[in-house]
This record gives sequence, structure tokens and C-alpha cells, in this order.
Amino acid sequence: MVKIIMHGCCGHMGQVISDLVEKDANAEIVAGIDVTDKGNTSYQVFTDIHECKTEADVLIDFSSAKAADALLDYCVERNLPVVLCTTGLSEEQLAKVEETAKKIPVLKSANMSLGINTLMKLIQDAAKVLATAGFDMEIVEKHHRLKLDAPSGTALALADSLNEAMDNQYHYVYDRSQRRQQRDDKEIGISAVRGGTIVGEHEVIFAGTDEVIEFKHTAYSKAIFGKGAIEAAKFLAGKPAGRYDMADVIEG
Ligand SMILES: NC(=O)C1=CN([C@@H]2O[C@H](COP(=O)(O)OP(=O)(O)OC[C@H]3O[C@@H](n4cnc5c(N)ncnc54)[C@H](OP(=O)(O)O)[C@@H]3O)[C@@H](O)[C@H]2O)C=CC1
Ligand SMILES: O=C(O)C1=N[C@H](C(=O)O)C[C@H](O)C1
Repeated sequence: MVKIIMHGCCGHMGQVISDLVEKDANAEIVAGIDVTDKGNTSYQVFTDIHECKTEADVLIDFSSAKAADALLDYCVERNLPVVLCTTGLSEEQLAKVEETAKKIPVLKSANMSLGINTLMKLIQDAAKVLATAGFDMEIVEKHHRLKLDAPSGTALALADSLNEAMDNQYHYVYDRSQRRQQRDDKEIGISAVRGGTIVGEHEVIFAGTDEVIEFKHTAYSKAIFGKGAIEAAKFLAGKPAGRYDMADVIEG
């Protein structure tokens, strides 16, 4: 039985995970942490992270980038493995994640779904053929109106996959509104749409002369992220310090 502290427990993903864990005989949420206790959990909620001293095997985080520094310090102090799912971290925070992973197990992934993690591999093979043949690469992501960060962490991770497959020769363009020139060969354009209750859509477009190939992933519910995060928590508990990602969980 894996004992979990849920960071961001009162938010949308915190609630999805709480519901999934209720039905899971091999996992239990032993405490929650959030800025305010919204009264929507069945377990104790701490509004000051340092007051949460509950014994646990792992912490799952779906909160806010603003919380990342204090969270990483807390997990190091407590020697607590952390599944880091929050997106929109700054370059400095991403560097801190890498430093933290030298001390404790850290699994960071912008997208916990099996589909997106499979897509990340598929597009690398496509890029090696199509981008090498001169196809342009663009990413379009769509999310709900409540999302704070843009572009999505997943869009950036998809761009990183493409770039890695192409020996990191590409750069990212987020906004062409001030441009009065053609795109260059080595750019990956990333566009963000926000509206309504869209759970999450990601399109990777390879556009060549007279032909286009599109890869698309659609999330129809947040449960796909929740299930992945719980699997990741079970995987990470008891592991040595290091940097892990969803590929480690999926490949076993
Ligand atoms: N990796 C993945 O697969 C996925 C990642 N995400 C990411 O997870 C994050 C959360 O998403 P979501 O659940 O939809 O967002 P919500 O805003 O619904 O939930 C976040 C929760 O964290 C709370 N919170 C804010 N600041 C802090 C803090 N300093 N300490 C503790 N808790 C805090 C919020 O409180 P309050 O409401 O008062 O601000 C809220 O209760 C986002 O970054 C999102 O992009 C989302 C889905 C999938
Ligand atoms: O905020 C969300 O909702 C999501 N955020 C993640 C991201 O930024 O990629 C993952 C998912 O698409 C939902």
C-alpha cells in the first residue's frame, strides 16, 4: 500500500486523484496540502506545508508553479520522493528540479497520459524522416479557460522531443504577431488556444510541399492524468535518488 501526500489536493487534479485513490486498494492519501482547505477532501489538509509531518512514501504535486521552490525544499528535508506534475516552471525552477534529483527521487512529467508519452516517441521517428526532407514542424495546443500557463508543458515537451530527434538544431517561436518575414527552416512554431472546458488537445503538424501529416492527441477527461500520476507514485516509492520520467513508468 503506497501512502501519498497530495499537494494541491483541493484543486481539479487533486480531486480527480482523490476519487481514483478511493477505489484503489494499493494506494492511500494520508494527507493533503493546499493554500486553503476548500473542505472537499476526506483526509486532513494542511495549509502550511511545514505543518504536514504525516508519514508517507511519496508526494504527488498538481498545484502551481509558484509553489515549486518551497515544495522541492520540503521534499528534500523529509527525504520524500516527489511526482512533479505542475507545469509552467521557470528556467531557474527547472534547474532546481535537476539539483533536487541528486538528493531524492524526482519524477517530473508535463503529461502523465499513456497517449502523449507514446506520441512523444512516434513524432521523433516522423521528424527524422520528414523534417530532414524539409517539412516544417508546428504544434497547436488547446486547453480550458482556467489554465494559467501557455504554451502548455506538454507542447513544450513535444517540441523538445522533436528538437532532440533533430540534434537540437531548432528554436521555438511562440508569437508571430510582430513578424514581417517568412518562417525560417529551423523553427518550431507553438500556438496556444484557451477556451471553455477543453481538457487538453495537442496537434503536431508536419507541413511539406503539397502534403501535410498531423498527429493529434485528445484528452477526454482528466482521469488519464490522474491514473498516470498514481502509477508514477507507486513506481517512485522506494526508488533511489535520481531523475525519472513517465517513460520509466511505462517501460517498467
Ligand atoms: N502533468 C500532467 O499530466 C498535468 C499537469 N497539470 C498541471 O497541474 C497543475 C494544477 O492543475 P489543476 O489541478 O487543473 O489546477 P487547479 O488550479 O484546479 O488546482 C491547483 C490547486 O493548487 C492550489 N495551490 C495554488 N498555489 C498553491 C501553493 N502555493 N501551495 C499549495 N497549493 C497551491 C490551488 O489553490 P487555489 O485554487 O486557491 O489557487 C488549487 O487548489 C497545473 O500546473 C497544470 O498545468 C494538469 C493536468 C495534467
Ligand atoms: O492545465 C491542464 O489542464 C493541463 N496541463 C498540462 C500541460 O500544461 O501540458 C497537461 C494537460 O494537457 C492538462
